[in-house]
Amino acid sequence: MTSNERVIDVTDLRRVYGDGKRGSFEAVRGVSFSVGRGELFALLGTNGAGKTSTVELLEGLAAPAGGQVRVFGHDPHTERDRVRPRIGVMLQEGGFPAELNVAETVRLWAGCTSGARPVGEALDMVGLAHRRKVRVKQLSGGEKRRLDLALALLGRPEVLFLDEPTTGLDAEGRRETWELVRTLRTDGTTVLLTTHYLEEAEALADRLAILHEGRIAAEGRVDEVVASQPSHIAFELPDGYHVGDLPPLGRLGVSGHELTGRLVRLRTDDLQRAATGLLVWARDTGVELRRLDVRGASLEEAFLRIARGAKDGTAEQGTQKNEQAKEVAA
Ligand SMILES: Nc1ncnc2c1ncn2[C@@H]1O[C@H](COP(=O)(O)OP(=O)(O)OP(=O)(O)O)[C@@H](O)[C@H]1O
Repeated sequence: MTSNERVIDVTDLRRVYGDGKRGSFEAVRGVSFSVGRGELFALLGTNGAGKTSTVELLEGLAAPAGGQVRVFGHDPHTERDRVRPRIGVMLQEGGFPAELNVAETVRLWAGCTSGARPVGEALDMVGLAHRRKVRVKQLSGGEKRRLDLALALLGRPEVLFLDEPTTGLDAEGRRETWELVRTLRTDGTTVLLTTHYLEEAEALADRLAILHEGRIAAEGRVDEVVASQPSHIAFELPDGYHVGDLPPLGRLGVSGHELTGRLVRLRTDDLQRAATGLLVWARDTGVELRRLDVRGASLEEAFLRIARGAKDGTAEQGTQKNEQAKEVAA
């Protein structure tokens, strides 16, 4: 955290859709985390993992079914008046009056915001100044996201909630939004971001949590979340060799392997030891390891393992279900 002051504090949070009886659905199942002042925290997760359901509770749009949310030490739902003026919210779907133009929309919003930025400044920040006279219904999807962001920034918020802020933006628009978010953060704004783009979380987040089926499956700095995942080494078995001819894999720090045709894929938590052992064996045996690929763990890998677990029960089973792959414990 960039500050010891906890601006957002979430403890054992629960959200249930329905009346809690038959047919009800528990979308958030005991989520806890905190965000320090000036920190950028990203919530990742598969579709339906519970990101929006969680963020809406932080914004005070609904009361939790259990647990507690505090923003600046206040309950954002029951003490809305104390929290709302200090936060900026960019929802997934803004819903603007389609007939107003861009500047009119911002002006309308500014009228409901105390200490609002000038309209031109807000539009400049999101790169929409040249579209100020265009009607909202004529904006592209990406431009509407920028307008959403301009409205969220109007009140110079201390905490900014961004729900999938770059969905629909092209690559350049995404980079521009990242730059803006970085600048806001440098200026001390605390940001809570949900995103489907792993590179967005990697580029921006101080810390992140991966939600899965309403629970936090992994949490920490990007490097900490990645470090909890195994690395991989892949190569083609040399002609005439079998897996049993390789050096004892357990001794190389390999925790499991798959064989797909002649392609071997090793899993390890000690990449250097496993790669060194394998390469020394290849040199001493005088064989070439074709299609050699040595790969450290990545955020994408961490995410996919959690997502595969969603479909198959566990991440490991996901691998086993590949009919072509033969999973063998080392
Ligand atoms: N109003 C609602 N009534 C009933 N179930 C809902 C409601 N809103 C969301 N859900 C369910 O709650 C779960 C979590 O939804 P939520 O929108 O929070 O997920 P998400 O992680 O934001 O997903 P996405 O990435 O697709 O936006 C989903 O299974 C969704 O179908």
